[in-house]
Amino acid sequence: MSLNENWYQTAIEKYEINEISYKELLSKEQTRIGRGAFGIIYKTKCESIGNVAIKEVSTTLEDDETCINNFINELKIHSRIEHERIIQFYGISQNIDDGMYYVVLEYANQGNLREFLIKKKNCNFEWKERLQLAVQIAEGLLYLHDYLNIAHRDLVIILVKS
Ligand SMILES: Nc1ncnc2c1ncn2[C@@H]1O[C@H](COP(=O)(O)OP(=O)(O)OP(=O)(O)O)[C@@H](O)[C@H]1O
Repeated sequence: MSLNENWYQTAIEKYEINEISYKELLSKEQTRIGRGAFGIIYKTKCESIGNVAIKEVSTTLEDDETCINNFINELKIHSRIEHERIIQFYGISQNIDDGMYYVVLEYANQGNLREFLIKKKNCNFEWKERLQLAVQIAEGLLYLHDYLNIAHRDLVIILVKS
């Protein structure tokens, strides 16, 4: 099977990327939270996980083999990562009814760093908290660099408050 024929099946069968049944992603509860390079990002609920973020994967991906290879490679790398400072990758999913594909990720309940800093502008943003954030970001990067030998060239900081 060539990658172009069906990247989704290739990712699952050849590269052992986890598949999450779309039935698990309760579509009624989907709310839009952002826009990424490949499409819209929603918050939804997954029956077996709880709150998750799902990223649409544009179907134009099908037309470009380099793009598909890069994308699958990113999925493979992400599926090896398990660290409290890095958003967890859970798998990929397909809505057969409308032909949409999704990447399923841990939901970051505090949004991205830019929005967080804008909110904080008018409130107290203690140096202690700033330092904590910086250290946590560095911990995530250290894990990628030192343990997995990955240089992250497109860092997006999103925040999870537990
Ligand atoms: N897991 C998540 N939890 C909560 N919000 C998220 C999550 N992922 C993305 N977002 C929101 O969507 C915005 C865009 O996401 P992001 O930059 O990751 O998309 P992208 O361009 O597809 O990223 P990349 O191609 O680098 O993986 C973020 O700034 C954030 O507000």
